Amino acid sequence: MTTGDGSARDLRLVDTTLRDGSHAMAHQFTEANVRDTVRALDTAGISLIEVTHGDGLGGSTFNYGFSLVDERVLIKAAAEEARNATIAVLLLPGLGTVTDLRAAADLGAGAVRIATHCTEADVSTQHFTEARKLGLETVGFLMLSHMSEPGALAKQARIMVDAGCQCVYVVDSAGALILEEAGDRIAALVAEVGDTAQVGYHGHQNLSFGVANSVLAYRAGARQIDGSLVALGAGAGNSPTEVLAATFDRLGIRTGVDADVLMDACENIVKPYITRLPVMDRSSIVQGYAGVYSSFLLHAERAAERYQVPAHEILYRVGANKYVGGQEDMIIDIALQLAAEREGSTSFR
Ligand SMILES: C[C@H](O)CC(=O)C(=O)O
Ligand SMILES: [Mn+2]
Repeated sequence: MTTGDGSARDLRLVDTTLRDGSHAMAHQFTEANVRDTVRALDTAGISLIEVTHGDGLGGSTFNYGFSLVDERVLIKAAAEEARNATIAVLLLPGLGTVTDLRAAADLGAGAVRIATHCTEADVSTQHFTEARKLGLETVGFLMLSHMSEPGALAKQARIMVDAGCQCVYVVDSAGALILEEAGDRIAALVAEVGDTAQVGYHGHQNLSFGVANSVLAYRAGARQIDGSLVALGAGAGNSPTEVLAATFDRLGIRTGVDADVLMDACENIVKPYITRLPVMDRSSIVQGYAGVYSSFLLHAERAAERYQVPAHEILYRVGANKYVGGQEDMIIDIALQLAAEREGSTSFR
């Protein structure tokens, strides 16, 4: 692998501050936030920068949360700022459309990451076909990967690759995978599709394994790994890009990324604009423990506040019911159930 300047690279670090971080920011990124962050990531040597609503193209809705600034404005701004990096967008089939994808490409996006639940890769095939026709780099996201065993996950990766996907990711949406659980899934995907496609890893810090899992993912054959500056992302956040860069550097694994420039960006650009620093608190730890989609965190906190029930109890039930992305409305349902149960139990006292 070589970087934009021709130097060799063992691993590509991909940054999703401006997409997964949108969840933590309740989708309130400004155009200036995006321009400043992209400039810094580009200077640091990050070659793929994801910019979209947290739930991908078309995500700005009542169900998922409205964006402050239209993502098309943000994508265009990002493309204008990037000198060497490619701008990627996220697309969840059924939410984002092929029309959205064409518009993103026209605005300067050069890559698309198409995300499905880990058992539903077949809903992505049309989108991969269209993306390749548009000349976009293609990446597949198998979300909530902890819900599938390695062999079954590898078969889903095969569906994406056969449809035109160039790199398939094990996406630990719940931050639930612990060490070998991540490494074994990567190894299974590499065995299945490694001759024609790359394999990637996207971690969340709910149980604090994002960085350790990323190292194991690299050792198992992953060649694209995601991070976010200051871990800005859903739940307890993503693997911090600056820590990944420093760690891989210490291990002698070449990323072509300057960890000092990233750390500078964390202190001087991202920390000043973020509204909350992702943290491993009771709710996000429960997300990792119970296998809950990380982007449910803010939805659960809001429902907890509104119906006066604990957010972590809502999240335990979401995990027990195995709800997946798109079922955000069930969080309200659970909060109402919990509130009714509490009401019932007090009337007995
Ligand atoms: C739409 C999700 O936020 C995609 C993702 O980053 C994940 O599943 O994790
Ligand atoms: Mn994520």
